[in-house]
Amino acid sequence: MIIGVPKEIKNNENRVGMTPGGAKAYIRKGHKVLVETHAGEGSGFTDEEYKSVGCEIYTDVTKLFADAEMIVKVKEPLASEYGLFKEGQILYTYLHLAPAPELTEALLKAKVKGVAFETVQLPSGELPLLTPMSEVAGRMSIQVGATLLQKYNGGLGVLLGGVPGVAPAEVVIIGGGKVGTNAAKMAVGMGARVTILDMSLSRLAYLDDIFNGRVTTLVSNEYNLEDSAKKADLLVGCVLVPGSAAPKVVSEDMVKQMKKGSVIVDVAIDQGGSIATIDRVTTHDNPSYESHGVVHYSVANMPGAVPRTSTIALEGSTLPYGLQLADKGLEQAVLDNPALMKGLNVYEGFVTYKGVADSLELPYVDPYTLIK
Ligand SMILES: NC(=O)C1=CN([C@@H]2O[C@H](COP(=O)(O)OP(=O)(O)OC[C@H]3O[C@@H](n4cnc5c(N)ncnc54)[C@H](O)[C@@H]3O)[C@@H](O)[C@H]2O)C=CC1
Ligand SMILES: CC(=O)C(=O)O
Repeated sequence: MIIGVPKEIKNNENRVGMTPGGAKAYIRKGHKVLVETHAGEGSGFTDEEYKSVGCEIYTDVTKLFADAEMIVKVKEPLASEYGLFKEGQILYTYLHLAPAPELTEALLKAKVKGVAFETVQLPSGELPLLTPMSEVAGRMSIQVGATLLQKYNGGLGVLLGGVPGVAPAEVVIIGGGKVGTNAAKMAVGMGARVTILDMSLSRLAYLDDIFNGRVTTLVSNEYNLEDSAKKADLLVGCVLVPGSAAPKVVSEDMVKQMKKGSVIVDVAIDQGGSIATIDRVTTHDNPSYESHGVVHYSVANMPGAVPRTSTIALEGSTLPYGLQLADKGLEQAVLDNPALMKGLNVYEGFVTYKGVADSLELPYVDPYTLIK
């Protein structure tokens, strides 16, 4: 198969969909890899390194899309890329379609076969291609939050860990999954007081066990959410209903009751955001804004800020599934691997993921009726 790797164009997105090591794995299996010039530079991989393992370097991204049968990316296509796809092309990347009607429409119109990293799902419920970036974003959420709490960034002017004689900051994490657990690890490590809210009692029990009394766990209900938001110096939003638009767990009224200068980091922004007052996606260039006296941060590609770590971590998970797509072709690969079938969000003009169809009020088509 001919595989194309374009340079990412989202604001400050320095990850790349394939490293030279990954390219070597595809090429060893007889595939051809086309890489846009400078695509890997932000992650520390030069054109020379790609060439040395047998990749072809393209200067013209339009030609790269035209020549490739499968595109391997990191972030969802932006408007300037919509016109580059061709019918039947496999697109293997993060898509986050539930809050993105225009992108969904563009992919349906182009009749691409879109496999979204974030909905590939194992029978256990685990999301193996989301996990590595959730680990990065969870850890980053605390360092970002700690920075925004500094006075000159609009924050309260408190140090997460406090100092002897002064109480530490209160960190509230809503959603105790992969992001939440990694956020808690960092916050506990920095000496903050940490509360985690989740709907799942078994998840709270697990967190209670692994943190061994270092965090408070609370059931996520309206009373606990309101009470926790009032106390929070830093609030991290990281709930997920796979593939669907994020539920708004913190209302505008709750935000109004938060301390002036407290900070919200809404990691769930890539699924539309989990806090009612998050009304925009921000970028690494200009990552925060103020609303009701509270600093809001809503960058949808947080791991893009640490691209070397993130690219290598991401490829560790995406490569085995990418090789299945390339070796067998999309149809056989998804029939053989139900986890990969769960990743199929759009297929030749149809929405094939229920959460996306429901969120966008579009018709859903069971992919097994299209691919047999
Ligand atoms: N902004 C960014 O750069 C990045 C964003 N993300 C996003 O972070 C979000 C969280 O991802 P993960 O932690 O991997 O998901 P996860 O599936 O591991 O955890 C989500 C947790 O939310 C809980 N939950 C669901 N609804 C809830 C509610 N109403 N109240 C309380 N808890 C609720 C679930 O029980 C689960 O424990 C996703 O939207 C993901 O795409 C991930 C990486 C980077
Ligand atoms: C998960 C995601 O969207 C990201 O890593 O950018």
